[in-house]
Amino acid sequence: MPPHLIFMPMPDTQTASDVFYVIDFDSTVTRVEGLDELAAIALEGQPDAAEKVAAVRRITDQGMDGSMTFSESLQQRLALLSAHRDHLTPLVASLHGKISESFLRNKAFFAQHAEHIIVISSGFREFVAPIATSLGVRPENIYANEFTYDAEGNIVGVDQSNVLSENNGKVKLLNRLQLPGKVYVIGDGYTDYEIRAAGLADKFYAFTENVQRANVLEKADHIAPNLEEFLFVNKLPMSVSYPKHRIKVLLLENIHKKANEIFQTEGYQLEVVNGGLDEDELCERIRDVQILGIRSKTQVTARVLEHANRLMTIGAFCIGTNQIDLETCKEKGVAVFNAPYSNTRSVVELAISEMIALIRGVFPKSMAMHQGQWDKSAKNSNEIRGKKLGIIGYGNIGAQLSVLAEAMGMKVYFYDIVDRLALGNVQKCDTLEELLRQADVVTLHIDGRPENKNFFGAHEFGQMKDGAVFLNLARGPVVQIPALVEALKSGKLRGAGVDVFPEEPKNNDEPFVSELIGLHNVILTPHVGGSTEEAQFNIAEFVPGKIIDYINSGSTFMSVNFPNLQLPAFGGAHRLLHIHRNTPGVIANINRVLSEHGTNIVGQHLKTNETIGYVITDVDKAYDKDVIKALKEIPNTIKFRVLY
Ligand SMILES: NC(=O)c1ccc[n+]([C@@H]2O[C@H](COP(=O)([O-])OP(=O)(O)OC[C@H]3O[C@@H](n4cnc5c(N)ncnc54)[C@H](O)[C@@H]3O)[C@@H](O)[C@H]2O)c1
Ligand SMILES: O=C(O)[C@H](O)COP(=O)(O)O
Repeated sequence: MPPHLIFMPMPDTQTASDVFYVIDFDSTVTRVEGLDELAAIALEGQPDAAEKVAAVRRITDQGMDGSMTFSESLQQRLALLSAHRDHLTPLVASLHGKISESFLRNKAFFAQHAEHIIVISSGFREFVAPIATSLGVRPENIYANEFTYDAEGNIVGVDQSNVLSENNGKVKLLNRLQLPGKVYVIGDGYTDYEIRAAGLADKFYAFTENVQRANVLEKADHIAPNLEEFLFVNKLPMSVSYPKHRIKVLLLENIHKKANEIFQTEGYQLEVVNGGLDEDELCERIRDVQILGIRSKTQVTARVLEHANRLMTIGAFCIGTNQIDLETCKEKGVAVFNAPYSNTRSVVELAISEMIALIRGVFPKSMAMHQGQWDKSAKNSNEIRGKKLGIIGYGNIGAQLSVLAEAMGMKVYFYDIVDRLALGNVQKCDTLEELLRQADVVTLHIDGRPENKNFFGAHEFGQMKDGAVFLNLARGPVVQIPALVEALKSGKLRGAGVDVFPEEPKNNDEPFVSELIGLHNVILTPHVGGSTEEAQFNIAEFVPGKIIDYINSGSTFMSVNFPNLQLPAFGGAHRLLHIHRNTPGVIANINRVLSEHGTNIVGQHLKTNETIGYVITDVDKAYDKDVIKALKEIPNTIKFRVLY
């Protein structure tokens, strides 16, 4: 046995671990296979390069999935390569740019466990060593094949005396190494699994960051989508406090696929449900979810939240958040975000189009035409120019609507329960009645807070002008439908546009049922005020952005239920996020714990609302488990998390 094959562990001051980490190289340490890359470099410019590179890749795969013996695959590839010693320098340069991302992120692991990290590769030392040592692997812990060359420097073969050039080379090598401890193998190929199959490893981790081979996955003790997963399950140091791929996102109600892309790019696990879920279904599905994405339909009740054991944040991919029990979310430390502006314009455009259609009688005329009736007449057809528009709820939608309506020559009035700046020549009404008595068109843009349930009924319709038009694009439960039906049937109202309903179907397969069906000059739309391509795309970009900021930096900027804190990431520090009930003494306790553990605070920000406090603390010293435990045990703590 060559002397370098006897493994001699050096005294290790960093760790007392007796585990040896055997790491494959190609498609594990690097995103690519070294020989495939060499083929591309060596054959560049040759007429049959593309076919030969493809052939090399095919043979590589056959060698890796076990369908061709390793030595056969190696010989065939070398024959196709026509490579020269001079190709190795560009190869190494190229591989430096193709190191697996999770390996690059976790150089600390290599530094701390250098003693016990061994790279065993069927690839070639000429390119394996420069890359592996750049991560911190010791040269003496790298085992790989070596090329043989002719007098001109052409690569002509493999050093046959190296055990790794043989079939089952990795197994034979491990047998010789006699590693004095447990052996965990990380790799993407069948030859890596064979070490475990031969009884020479205690665990085999199939590494899938770059490739997935079904026959390897099925043999694995554990599947590691990246190095963090391996480090996490083995409680080893890593660059993040929690691997991102373990963060599970559940998206409901046909959220635009842009959101899927963003969450996937961030590395989260994604589950998508096209329609909504009822309470029982959601209770079941939410158990291990950290991020929930919904639109206006899904009711996130206290009962649902009881089942949400791991929930960190909810994204309402819409404006309204009345469907979410925000108080319970606060008590449970769940931050809620929405998209307060992304569909505003879409609602405004629909409202404008409906008021024109209703005042002009477009809808009944069109219905008649579809039944073959030609009714050319100006009766009950008016312009909106000069008409009075009454906007109830002068928030983002109401205010934007007022600007467009004024531009079209309407006289605009608004009523709101809070003071709002009147834009342009818009007139504020002090009472709802004042608005209702004079408006030709009344449009609702209030939110769906519980107090607004049944807000508009017979009394309010009675105060409206005869022959006025009514719009509800806000929330279904705020209008009493029987009263609206009565106002329409009696002729009190000329027409109505209704986009939202007290009872809405859960998905497109369920029927729509309402007393409004079939009424004259009533435009019914299936809650599509915000459903335009533009709005849905914008929402799908906006909400994940807020959620990812919260997960990555702790920022709660624009959260609808959390105190808003926004801080840039602080290099060189560790960030501790503490959510607690808003009672005196919590911050003092946090600082006492940190001081008792000799931890220096480099930045601290606290914000509270009436229920909870949120404090972000940056500390400059690596924290230990005891500090974390002590911080979690502080009375009135709701949630505690460490960022990095
Ligand atoms: N149809 C749709 O698809 C669709 C799309 C987007 C928004 N919406 C609904 O529209 C609502 C308004 O959106 P926004 O972005 O303008 O919200 P916003 O919060 O900016 O404005 C709501 C305004 O209504 C006022 N208000 C609340 N209750 C009131 C009451 N009883 N009387 C008078 N004023 C009252 C508030 O003070 C606020 O100024 C949303 O909450 C949502 O429910 C529907
Ligand atoms: O609150 C909203 O933004 C609207 O009601 C739109 O909701 P949706 O996304 O469920 O259509």
